[in-house]
Amino acid sequence: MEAYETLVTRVTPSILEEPAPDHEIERKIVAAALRAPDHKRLKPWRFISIRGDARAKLGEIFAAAYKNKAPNASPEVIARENKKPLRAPLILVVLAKIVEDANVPAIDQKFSAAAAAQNIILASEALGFGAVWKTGDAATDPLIREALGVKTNEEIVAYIYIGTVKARPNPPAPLEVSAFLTSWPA
Ligand SMILES: Cc1cc2nc3c(=O)[nH]c(=O)nc-3n(C[C@H](O)[C@H](O)[C@H](O)COP(=O)(O)O)c2cc1C
Repeated sequence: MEAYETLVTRVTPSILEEPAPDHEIERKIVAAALRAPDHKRLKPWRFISIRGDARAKLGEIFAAAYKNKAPNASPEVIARENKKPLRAPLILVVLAKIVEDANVPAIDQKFSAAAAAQNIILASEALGFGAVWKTGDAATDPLIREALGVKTNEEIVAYIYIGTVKARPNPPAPLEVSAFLTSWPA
């Protein structure tokens, strides 16, 4: 029942703060990712943990990448990019690691990595933390990919920002299941 409650009540937090999950809890969170649905057990994912001072280093890379794309960007905008990774004490980067397989198309492998990302979010919540899924340009920018060591057969599907929840928006109005669910044939 608790697991179901987590599923149906989760709302993405608006502010995360210290403390981060410790290393033991982080391993538990990633263990949940490793049980994502995985056709033919290809294990088409890997995860990069970024915490502590490494977040500032990532911020410098975000800022450099932004500057490279938009040389005329204002110092304020660049400073904002620089500080982005400091919005949570822990970031787990989720990568789809696409392997050649006649029966499992690349898109299915990417879906598996997305399921792993969602397992990270739900496991974080179940273990008392909050988590935010982010992508944006940081997921595809070549400079950022290179700095993180992302290989040509890999894609960043998520930066999951994880921490202690300081604030959460009010939950949205409940949705009516029947508005999204039909039976076939009608
Ligand atoms: C694939 C994906 C990428 C996302 N990228 C971003 C992002 O770059 N920045 C952001 O603010 N929210 C992003 N979001 C949205 C938030 O993670 C979150 O879902 C949103 O704030 C709505 O909150 P909810 O999860 O409570 O519905 C992304 C969500 C998904 C599924």
